[in-house]
Amino acid sequence: MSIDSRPTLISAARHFYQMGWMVGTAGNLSAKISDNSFWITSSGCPKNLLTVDDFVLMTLDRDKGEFYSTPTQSHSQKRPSAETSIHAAIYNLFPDAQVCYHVHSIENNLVSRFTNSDNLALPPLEMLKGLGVWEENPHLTMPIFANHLEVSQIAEDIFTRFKDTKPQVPALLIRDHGVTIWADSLERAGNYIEIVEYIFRYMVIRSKVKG
Ligand SMILES: CSC[C@@H](O)[C@@H](O)C(=O)COP(=O)(O)O
Ligand SMILES: [Zn+2]
Repeated sequence: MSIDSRPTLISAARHFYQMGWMVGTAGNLSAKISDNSFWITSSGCPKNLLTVDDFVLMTLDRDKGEFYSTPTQSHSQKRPSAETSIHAAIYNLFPDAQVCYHVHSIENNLVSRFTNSDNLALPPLEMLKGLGVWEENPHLTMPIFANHLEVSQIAEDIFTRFKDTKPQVPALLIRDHGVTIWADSLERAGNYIEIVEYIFRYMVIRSKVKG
């Protein structure tokens, strides 16, 4: 991505904060700037007040699957998001992914408990077309991962599972924690977060209507 993506990430974070999806410093956003580098929000920042200095430039070693803060960066006093390993795993798994967003909402936490399995069945809503699914009455699932204290363990679980089996939608849930989506553009990433959150809201309301 040749343009500076940080202003768009700042607006996206403010919007997600206002939606109640990034309260209390929750969540993290990243965007690639080249094949092997990406901006990511620094750890512990209030997401409604981000500035361009609240990002850390990371380098990704695709061969080794490793990543590290770019040392020449003037923002190096900032720590990258504690969940950088998850973003790095996504970029290593999906070469087309340019952007990766992670948010915490009440609904995404609730639906992660709708099943004990590691796949959440999604309702066959028209909105799935917005995630690139063009099927009549689609029966899809979203992968769920356990929320380990060690974030590197979550990233490893994601890498191991998706290396062999690609998910049906560009999104995953971490149980009792949040959702992560990835996309090939900033605009699409914003749409994907809104769509998955719409689906989660639908599922929560439907569960109440059904009783
Ligand atoms: C409200 S604390 C949430 C964090 O533990 C984490 O899950 C999170 O999403 C934000 O971590 P961060 O290191 O600021 O990117
Ligand atoms: Zn999180």
